[in-house]
Amino acid sequence: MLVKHGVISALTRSTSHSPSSSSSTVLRRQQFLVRTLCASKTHLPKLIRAMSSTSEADAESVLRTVTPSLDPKRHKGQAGKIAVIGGCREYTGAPYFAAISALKIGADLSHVFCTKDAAPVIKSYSPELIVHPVLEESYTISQFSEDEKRKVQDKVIGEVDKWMERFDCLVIGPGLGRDPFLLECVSKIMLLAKKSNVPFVVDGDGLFLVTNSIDLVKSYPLAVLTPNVNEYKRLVQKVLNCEVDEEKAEDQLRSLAKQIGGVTILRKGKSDLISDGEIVKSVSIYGSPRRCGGQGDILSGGVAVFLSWAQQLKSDPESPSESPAILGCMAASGLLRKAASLAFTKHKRSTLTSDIIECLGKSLEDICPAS
Ligand SMILES: NC(=O)C1=CN([C@@H]2O[C@H](COP(=O)(O)OP(=O)(O)OC[C@H]3O[C@@H](n4cnc5c(N)ncnc54)[C@H](OP(=O)(O)O)[C@@H]3O)[C@@H](O)[C@H]2O)[C@@H](O)CC1
Ligand SMILES: Nc1ncnc2c1ncn2[C@@H]1O[C@H](COP(=O)(O)OP(=O)(O)OP(=O)(O)O)[C@@H](O)[C@H]1O
Ligand SMILES: [Mg+2]
Repeated sequence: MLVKHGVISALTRSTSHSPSSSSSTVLRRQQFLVRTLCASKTHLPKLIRAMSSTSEADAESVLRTVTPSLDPKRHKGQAGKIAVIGGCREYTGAPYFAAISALKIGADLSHVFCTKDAAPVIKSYSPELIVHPVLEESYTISQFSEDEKRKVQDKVIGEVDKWMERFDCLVIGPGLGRDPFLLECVSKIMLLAKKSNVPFVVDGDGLFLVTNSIDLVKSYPLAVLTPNVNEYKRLVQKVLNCEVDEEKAEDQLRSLAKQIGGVTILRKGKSDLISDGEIVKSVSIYGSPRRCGGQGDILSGGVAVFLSWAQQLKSDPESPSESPAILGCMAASGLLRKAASLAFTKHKRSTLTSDIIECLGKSLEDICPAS
């Protein structure tokens, strides 16, 4: 059984020919980009929906629609290859949480591109992750000339570039830190991703970078921003030149997404609000009163996986009208909140992010059984 009965043949067609070859991957991404652009600019029902008020997403139904079945004909990689760009001396937990969550939800391969200091630590958390110790912070090159620094930067970009075409989605920012040299390299990685039409989720310190250089994501329809309360405040101040207005939360989010050229924004909070500048959806089901750090990292890894899966659905004429980015956000938000609720039932005040990650599998299984 594949994703849903109506799309069996279309999905089989779309995945039967060497999906890992880079030319078919590029073609698929180009087709997807054109569809996404057309959908966001001209799709009438979407425009009509944009005029209506925010609606609660049916997150469970989205989860059932986008989650692929475990078809024995599928090969390693077809359920998603995700890469997290993050991890530095201070933060090793955040990239781990994002990358391992992607695997626990159902991606086949999860990579982490981090600094040399962070790599052995992240590897030691899990043998499941493919960890690339390639990023450099200023302190490691402080004695270098400008020319030598440029060479280091080219090497970093080259290391990521040779993998780029293989990824279905990047997560840029969990535990990245704010080192200027490192962030300059990451901005070039974003340009590479855009050139290859690879979708990316921007979170944590990636949002710090983007807020100060909004052109990095502006008008890229495959960009998803997942700000928390602070990150959202900084984005609103920078882009809309005003303060966050809770009375007009939905309209303000829509304006923000529109102003950034139709990127998708998932504003995290008591209810998660999602907009691409046209529609606004909320996800309020489930949830937990524990606010331990790392839950946003689970979410960013989840958005990457569900976005990749929703993108595969696009070849089917019966696929949902919402973009893969919106579907990915709704699915990831619903699943994280269900897993957090389940973990809280078991662990109460001692609930940690690792406990929530352990509940991802059962939460998805309850909604969408594997067999
Ligand atoms: N284990 C790890 O490795 C983890 C690493 N992480 C990584 O850390 C990096 C920075 O991300 P971040 O989330 O700490 O930065 P940001 O949002 O600026 O918050 C900074 C401070 O703002 C405050 N504050 C928070 N909420 C608030 C509220 N509702 N209303 C008002 N104030 C509020 C609160 O400080 P307080 O004011 O309480 O002292 C908070 O500490 C980033 O790379 C991320 O990925 C995390 O993913 C976690 C797990
Ligand atoms: N007040 C709240 N009530 C219920 N759920 C919430 C609340 N705030 C956040 N959440 C849930 O927790 C998820 C993570 O949001 P949060 O604001 O903690 O992200 P974050 O600060 O980026 O986390 P991280 O510590 O990983 O950086 C959200 O998607 C949302 O589902
Ligand atoms: Mg965060």
